[in-house]
Amino acid sequence: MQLLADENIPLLDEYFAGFGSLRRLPGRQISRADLQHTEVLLVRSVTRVDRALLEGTPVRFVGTCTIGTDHLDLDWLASAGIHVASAPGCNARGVVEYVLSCLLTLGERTATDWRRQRIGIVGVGEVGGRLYATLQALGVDCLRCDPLRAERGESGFVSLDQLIAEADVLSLHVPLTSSGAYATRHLLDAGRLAALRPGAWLINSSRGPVVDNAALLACLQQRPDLQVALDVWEHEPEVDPQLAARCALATPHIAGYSLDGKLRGSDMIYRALCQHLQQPASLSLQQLAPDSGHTCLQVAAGSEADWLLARALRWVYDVRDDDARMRAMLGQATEAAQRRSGFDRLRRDYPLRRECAALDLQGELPPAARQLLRAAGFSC
Ligand SMILES: NC(=O)C1=CN([C@@H]2O[C@H](COP(=O)(O)OP(=O)(O)OC[C@H]3O[C@@H](n4cnc5c(N)ncnc54)[C@H](O)[C@@H]3O)[C@@H](O)[C@H]2O)C=CC1
Ligand SMILES: O=C(O)C(=O)[C@H](O)COP(=O)(O)O
Repeated sequence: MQLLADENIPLLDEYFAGFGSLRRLPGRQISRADLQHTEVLLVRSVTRVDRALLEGTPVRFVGTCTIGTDHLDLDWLASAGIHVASAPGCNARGVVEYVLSCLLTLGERTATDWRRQRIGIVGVGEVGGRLYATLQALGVDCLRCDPLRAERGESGFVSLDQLIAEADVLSLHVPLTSSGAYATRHLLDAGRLAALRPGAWLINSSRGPVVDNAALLACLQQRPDLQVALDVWEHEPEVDPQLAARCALATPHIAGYSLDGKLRGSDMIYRALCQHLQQPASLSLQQLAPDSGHTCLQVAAGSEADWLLARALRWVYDVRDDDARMRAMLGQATEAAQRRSGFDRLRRDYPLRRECAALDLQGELPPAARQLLRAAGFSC
């Protein structure tokens, strides 16, 4: 059997070489010509998988080691009888930690206690649901908008317009969809951006086109009071440098890039392929995952709970580092092609990042601090 994989999938050899002959390519370069003898295609989010790529090829299994599936033409794949597997929730915790780091940073920069902000979560699935649970445990006031869940009879949701009118912070966690009653392409258009509260914070770590980027730039030119954190961009890997310059935080689609999240993605697709081929799954993440990066934070006696929470969150992940790398890249790139390759390079060479659960907190933890850290997701 022949397999072709995006070279950025971690543990490729460990998980997939046993199935047959495994080739790897940069995800954006995978073309129909590469697939003439390939039965299994393994991708991440940057390969558009549709009729134009697969028709006439022997591909019968497509696995994406990501949460998002907007790069797959699911209708066509189903009509062609091609089996599709994705990795729901694999890196959701990484995205939650990215959002917490944004909140911490924007709070510091605006001299605002982020835990007293009312946070509006748009899209309450794997990511939004975990974010809500974490914020609730931390005592933060939240509003939730998810009309699809509301339609299924679940309670506790508000409309997007109510959320925009009442929330101090908007955090977007919807899939990118272009049709249907709740399509999310340009969900935040010029009208909704204009309705944001004075001084509102907007965090987009879903997909770039969920926010109309041209309208956002025009809005920010009028309203410097808004604090915007963008991890995703409407025309990736292209980034509008003018928009990035006006964002409080600008990162290259790395919100979910924890090592743990990426490895879970590979593991989930390995299991899906085993199931598809009706083979037992003999490998496990525990067996294959490198233990590197397990870090340890020494807690000084008498540390105050809020201070310790901020320190621990920063220790695990500091969005300012990714923002600084992105701005340095944009500062050096004079042409669009350089920005595109710079964006992909930052993602390919991403530093090792572990999730909160992998951090050991050692030392004397006062009970209030322990409670707060556990609420945030630390195992202590
Ligand atoms: N920046 C990054 O690194 C990452 C980005 N993502 C993005 O985040 C998205 C969300 O991820 P999950 O929470 O795992 O997906 P999910 O499918 O578990 O949840 C999405 C939720 O959004 C809701 N929804 C759909 N349309 C909506 C609308 N118009 N208004 C409000 N809610 C709506 C759905 O009902 C669902 O509950 C992914 O589709 C992906 O595009 C995911 C992982 C990493
Ligand atoms: O899981 C998702 O959905 C994501 O957005 C991934 O973090 C994207 O990672 P790449 O596919 O771009 O490596």
